[in-house]
Amino acid sequence: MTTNSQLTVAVRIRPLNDIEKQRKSIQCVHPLDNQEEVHAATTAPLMDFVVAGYNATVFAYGPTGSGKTYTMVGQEKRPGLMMLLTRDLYEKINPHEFTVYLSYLEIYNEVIRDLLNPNAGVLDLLEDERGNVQVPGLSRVKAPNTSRIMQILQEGNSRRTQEPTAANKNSSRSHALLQVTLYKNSVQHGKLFLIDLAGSERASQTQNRGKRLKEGAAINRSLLALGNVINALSTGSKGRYVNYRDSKLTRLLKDSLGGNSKTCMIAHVTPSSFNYDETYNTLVYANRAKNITTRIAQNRPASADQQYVEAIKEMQKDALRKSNMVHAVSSVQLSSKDSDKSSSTSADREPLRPILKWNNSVNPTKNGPTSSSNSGGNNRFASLFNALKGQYLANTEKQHKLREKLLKANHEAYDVEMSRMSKMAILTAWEKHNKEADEKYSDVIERLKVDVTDQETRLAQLHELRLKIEKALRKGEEVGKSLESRMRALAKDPNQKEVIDFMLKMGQIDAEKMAIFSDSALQRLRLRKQENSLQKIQKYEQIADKLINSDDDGSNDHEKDYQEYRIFKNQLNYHLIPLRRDAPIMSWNSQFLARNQPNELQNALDLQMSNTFSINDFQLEEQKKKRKSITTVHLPRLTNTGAGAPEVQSDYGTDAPSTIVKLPPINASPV
Ligand SMILES: Nc1ncnc2c1ncn2[C@@H]1O[C@H](COP(=O)(O)OP(=O)(O)OP(=O)(O)O)[C@@H](O)[C@H]1O
Repeated sequence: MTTNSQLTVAVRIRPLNDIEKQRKSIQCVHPLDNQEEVHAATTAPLMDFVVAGYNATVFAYGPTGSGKTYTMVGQEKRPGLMMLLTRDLYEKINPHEFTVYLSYLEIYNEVIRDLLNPNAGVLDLLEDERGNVQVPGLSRVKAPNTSRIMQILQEGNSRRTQEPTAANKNSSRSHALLQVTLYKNSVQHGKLFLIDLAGSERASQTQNRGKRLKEGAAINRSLLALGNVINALSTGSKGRYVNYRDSKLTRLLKDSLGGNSKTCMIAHVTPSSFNYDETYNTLVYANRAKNITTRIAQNRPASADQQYVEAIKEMQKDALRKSNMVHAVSSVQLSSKDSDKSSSTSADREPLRPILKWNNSVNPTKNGPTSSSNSGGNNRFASLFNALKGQYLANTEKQHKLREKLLKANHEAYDVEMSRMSKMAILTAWEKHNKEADEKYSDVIERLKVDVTDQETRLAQLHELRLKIEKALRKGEEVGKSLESRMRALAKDPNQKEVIDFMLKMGQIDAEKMAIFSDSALQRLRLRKQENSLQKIQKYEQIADKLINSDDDGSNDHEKDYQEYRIFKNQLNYHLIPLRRDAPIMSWNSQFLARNQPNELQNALDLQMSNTFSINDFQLEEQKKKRKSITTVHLPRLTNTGAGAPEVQSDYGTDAPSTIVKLPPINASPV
């Protein structure tokens, strides 16, 4: 069911603080409602939505020092909404029916970091073909009870970037996003986003300098993008253009503001007359946000897994019917046949024990499940089947996590390798053109060499990790196959067989989806590097145009432009490098899949193509032919690290040298 939902907006006013009181600030804003009542009417009802299978978002908005972190994160003795709402949610669900996972990230200076896994490095943000925003590699942690939730949140918060500023002695310098996801039958059911935004600040008022000033600029920039999105959405006019792409924050909030989420904004203001302007602006945005309407839909209609649920129900009914028969008709007979008399009557209450006993005495592959002559045997088949099914699903989940790890390692390896190749190209060209005499660049060259060595070490580690993950995946596949054949030997009716096929398909689809996702993540990374190069080249063209169109009267006015032009021209070779590399990349996940399940990969790639571009059959055939020539990039490539490294087989990594004056010039023509 899809319904329209208006954004809920609440305003929280913190008390005047000591500094404001000392400075004789006047309280110019007064609350009308009790804070608890506001919570009961705004954020509290969201939990029922999430349990019912919808997405919900709460975000705290407002200037620096107005109390956003106090509301969302809170303090040890006064936990904030992240803790309170997650706890509420936990109290509303049946823990045997649902599994709760937490993910926690921060966006600091436009860089995404995992607050629950500090080793994850810089994370990327990707959109799938349906526009769903994902952060590949973001860890998710099981939250089985409230004390574990508290512990996870404390760990995450301790890693968050906070610094003292003149406006707030514990100012959050990043946006923090906690994602609480509810899973039912291993399928995502509902999602709650809890967001503590960094506060907007006026440079004049915070007196920030250097790093703080740069952080402030990044914070303001992303909040400006958020303000623009709120403005565009609040007009409500059809066909309006909403630019989510201006910042990572707005891309991540896309669904919360303009998509499928029941959303509540808590605007924060201080009561102090010193912050009159910020308070006014915040209230203007809050007022606009009230007009935003989202369209909410249940994530998983009940019909989605109906086939599975019905098959399981049938099996349960069948097992129950047979077990009742056993008790009513032949309990004595059963116990006399059973070697362990003391436990025979508890067989149906504790399914695992009889399974193990039965397993020791009967070999299903030799006799076949139907060869058992009594209905107690049938019941045991059903119990064993269910136990094996549980093991199979747990194994599928484990395989999924391994594939996620492989994707993350591959992503990092690609980034590091591209950066390393780029640096190698610079070093090789430098040596070839014998520039040692130019002392000016010796520091840069030394630093590049150290970077390359560090990157090689990291690549070797990632290579090891890849081998380990692939080994574990192969083992998981063997376990899956053995469980499958045992289940097939036990499956007595079509429902059970259907359940096996269904579970098998689920595992295959997961592997295929992950391979496609991983391929496209790498393609996007490559495209980003190319975009970066294009920008540099455009800049070069602009400077050239400027010089061409200028009236050079011989004065020094143009010297700076000439200097900049010369530097760009010298470095044009570097910037052309990524543009020469446009072969599609096959990820480690795809390579693994191709080695293990060639047919499935073929189907997965076909699916990817038909989803990405809507093409006709003829075009699809053409693309299949073309795909035969896809280059498989085997990463990491640890060869060619010496002087004989290829000169221009390179690309820019995210940390490749970008400051124009730092790079040594290469005057050789592009190869
Ligand atoms: N409702 C409140 N009652 C009492 N104290 C509060 C309240 N709200 C905030 N404070 C106090 O005000 C100070 C600033 O609050 P907080 O750090 O939450 O602001 P913020 O909006 O998150 O700032 P920033 O954007 O710089 O991170 C803290 O010392 C906090 O304890």
